[in-house]
Amino acid sequence: MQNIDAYTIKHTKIKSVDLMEQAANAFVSAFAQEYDNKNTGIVIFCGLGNNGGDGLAIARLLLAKNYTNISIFLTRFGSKQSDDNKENLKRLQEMNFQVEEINDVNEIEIIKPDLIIDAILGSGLNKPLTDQYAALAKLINDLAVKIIAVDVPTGFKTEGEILVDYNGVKADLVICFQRPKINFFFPESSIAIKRFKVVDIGLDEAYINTQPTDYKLITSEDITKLIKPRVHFTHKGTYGHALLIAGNTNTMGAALLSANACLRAGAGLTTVCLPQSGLTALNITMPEAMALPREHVDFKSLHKYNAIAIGPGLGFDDDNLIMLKKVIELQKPLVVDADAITTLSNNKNLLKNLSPQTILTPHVKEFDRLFGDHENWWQRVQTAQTKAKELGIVIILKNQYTFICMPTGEICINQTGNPAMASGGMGDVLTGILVSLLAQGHAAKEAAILGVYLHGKAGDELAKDSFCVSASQVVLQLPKTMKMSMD
Ligand SMILES: NC(=O)C1=CN([C@@H]2O[C@H](COP(=O)(O)OP(=O)(O)OC[C@H]3O[C@@H](n4cnc5c(N)ncnc54)[C@H](O)[C@@H]3O)[C@@H](O)[C@H]2O)[C@@H](O)CC1
Ligand SMILES: Nc1ncnc2c1ncn2[C@@H]1O[C@H](COP(=O)(O)OP(=O)(O)O)[C@@H](O)[C@H]1O
Ligand SMILES: [K+]
Repeated sequence: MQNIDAYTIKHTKIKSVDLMEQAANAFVSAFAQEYDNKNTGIVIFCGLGNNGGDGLAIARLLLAKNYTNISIFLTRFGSKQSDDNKENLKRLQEMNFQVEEINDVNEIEIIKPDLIIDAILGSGLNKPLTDQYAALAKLINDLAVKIIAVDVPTGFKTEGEILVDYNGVKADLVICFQRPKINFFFPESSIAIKRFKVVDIGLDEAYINTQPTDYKLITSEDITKLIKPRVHFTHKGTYGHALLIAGNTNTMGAALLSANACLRAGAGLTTVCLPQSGLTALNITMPEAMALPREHVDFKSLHKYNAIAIGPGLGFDDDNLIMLKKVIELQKPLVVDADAITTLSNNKNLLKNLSPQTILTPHVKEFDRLFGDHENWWQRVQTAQTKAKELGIVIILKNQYTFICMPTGEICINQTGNPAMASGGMGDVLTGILVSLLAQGHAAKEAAILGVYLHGKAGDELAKDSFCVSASQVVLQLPKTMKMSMD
């Protein structure tokens, strides 16, 4: 971000203090949407760097918006004060507003406010908090009031492993500038962040997009470009034939959910390879789908399918390993999920044979089973990136924010989806969507981006007025979500 600031300042001829003003303005607009009561008791803690400078500018802008109940503390714990911080302190003092300057946490006397704005340290953090900073973070957290952080909670590292003994500010909301920080997407961030909002501060977007980075956020514009419209004179043959190898005696539902998702994501034809015992259920619930009883599979016949998915509710019968090996040998576009991932974990030599159009869809446990235990998500995502490159496949590491690791080393982060979706069968639905998209001719990379986004988006639409969302509901919502995402 620092080089992007520098570029924007140089090329748009904006002064850094004006960029700070834009950032403060963007913060205040977002803040006012959440807290519109002008009598809210607000305490703002500012440091001496640019994050503190933002805090001072925010204080002035809030005062101008008639927020009257504001106290400001400037923490002089270091000696270096940034120029823009000095300038904003001056501007505030020129308004005859009293800024309380403190050299030691023990000097702070505050009456419990309604909320605290944390502008002590931002992205400039270069080591864990110690001494005065740690004591101040504790004091703030112990007040047990709402905390809104400017850009980053003080003490929160924006990139790299998040420490388990985090001692920084624990924010209810982070209003962050221009782009979320990569560490916001790891579950361990929940120790410091309940929620974040990203605001545009006017940095040069075109330039940001030219910056080399491994991470890319998936946007709705990406999806609009990727969805293929249904075209006149097309027929079922146009949209591919998907084969789903799934289901077992006690987990037939996984096969049904997956197959239904495959149909509803638009595959021309869907065949389900399931045990004989599941045929009645399939025929009754999904007359559109065809069946291939698992007891009588002629492997030569599998060539005709455009894409194959294996794993949901598959179980661990002896034949499943043979099935997995045969399917890999076909070198077709392939999704390997659930029990088939566990089977791969026990037969890691198969990994190197996966076709370049393969997508693996592990959740955290399946991922660690496959690639070894990880202490944290930072490490896990690094491994996913390395393995996707090494094996030349796409790895979808599923979570609240799903990481899609490409063979090129690129990591696409998906932000759709929500905790209302945290229930069984949700991953089976994703697999059905993915194989459907592969069968329709999308490359693995595209199918992964589209599938993960649409799956989460359907869940988001349902969660607007529902406490929880079931996998079957997501399946039903899918065609609407796809239609709406086209423009
Ligand atoms: N494009 C952007 O991202 C913009 C960023 N701005 C603000 O600038 C912030 C970054 O500002 P700075 O680079 O001045 O950094 P900070 O304000 O985060 O920190 C400044 C100082 O803290 C010291 N420090 C770091 N870690 C410490 C620790 N653990 N204990 C004690 N001292 C520590 C540093 O040596 C530095 O002197 C952002 O978070 C944001 O709030 C905005 O003003 C404008 C635009
Ligand atoms: N809190 C959440 N926010 C967003 N997505 C979620 C959340 N919980 C679950 N999901 C999504 O639901 C799916 C769950 O997959 P998985 O654990 O394999 O489910 P199952 O094995 O029950 O089918 C993943 O795609 C995941 O991203
Ligand atoms: K902060």
